[in-house]
Amino acid sequence: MSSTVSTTLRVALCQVRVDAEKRKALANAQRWVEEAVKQGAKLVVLPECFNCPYDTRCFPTYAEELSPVSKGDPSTDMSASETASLLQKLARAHGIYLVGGSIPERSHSDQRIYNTSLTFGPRGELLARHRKVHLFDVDVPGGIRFRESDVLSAGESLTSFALKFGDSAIALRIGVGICYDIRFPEMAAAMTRAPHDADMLVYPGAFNMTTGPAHWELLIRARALDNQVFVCACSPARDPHASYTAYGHSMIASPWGDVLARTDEHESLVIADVDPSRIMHARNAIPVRKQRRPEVYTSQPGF
Ligand SMILES: NC(=O)CCC(=O)C(=O)O
Repeated sequence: MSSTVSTTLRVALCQVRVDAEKRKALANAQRWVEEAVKQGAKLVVLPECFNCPYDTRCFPTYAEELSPVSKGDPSTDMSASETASLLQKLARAHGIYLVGGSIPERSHSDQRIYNTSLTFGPRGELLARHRKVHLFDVDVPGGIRFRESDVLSAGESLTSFALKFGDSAIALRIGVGICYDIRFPEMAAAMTRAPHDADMLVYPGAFNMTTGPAHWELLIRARALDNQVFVCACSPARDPHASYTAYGHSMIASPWGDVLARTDEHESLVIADVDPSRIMHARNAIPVRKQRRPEVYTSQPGF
């Protein structure tokens, strides 16, 4: 009898609507994660601030404290945070890897607020906690003005985790960034080199109607192409009545820089079967990772 071992990973991005009432936002996220599971996804991603309007006035009131973080332990008690315990419950119940978008997190040690992404594994174990490293402080005349740093503090480290299913040939390392983090090529490059060695970068994000049409796809494909990795970027669905209008257009790009799956601005799932062999195919064909000349670039004044 021949057994079939899966050589691809089904990934789903849940482009959910964010209700201002947290209870409804969480119930909606749960519904979409469960739909992704029904469609066979093993890695499921939620968007930035999926439990809170993306608005600096809301972050302090929606912020949740996490239990002291104990990575890799399936029995870690997440009950201090309503959102974290839901994510843990969903990952465990469905045996999936769940990159739980991001949430405003209040640090129990210093009461600062962070924009934080939690990832849970199939046993409900906390695998990663990423605090957004680059805060979104911009002022585009006639477009968008936003200052996350009015209320948020920045994270200080890079984040990655290992994904492996016993019954498949898939073993991937996944790096996590949040939204504006995608604009920093050095961060993506660092996540795709040792010790992180990410094969896929996942960015829960919420671009807007000024920078979304101009830069969202370009950045996703650029980070994929220049690091020869998969890139998943998951936005909330567009809500024209929200104080910040998300662009939507969640998408998955391949190590060749093409778009494997995408959506428009509406609530929806973006699903792709990711084939990790495409990474080595791209890297063998165009070996820029071996050909880079850091000694030339770093000798330049101003580098
Ligand atoms: N939530 C964010 O970080 C927004 C980033 C963004 O829109 C951009 O243009 O960058």
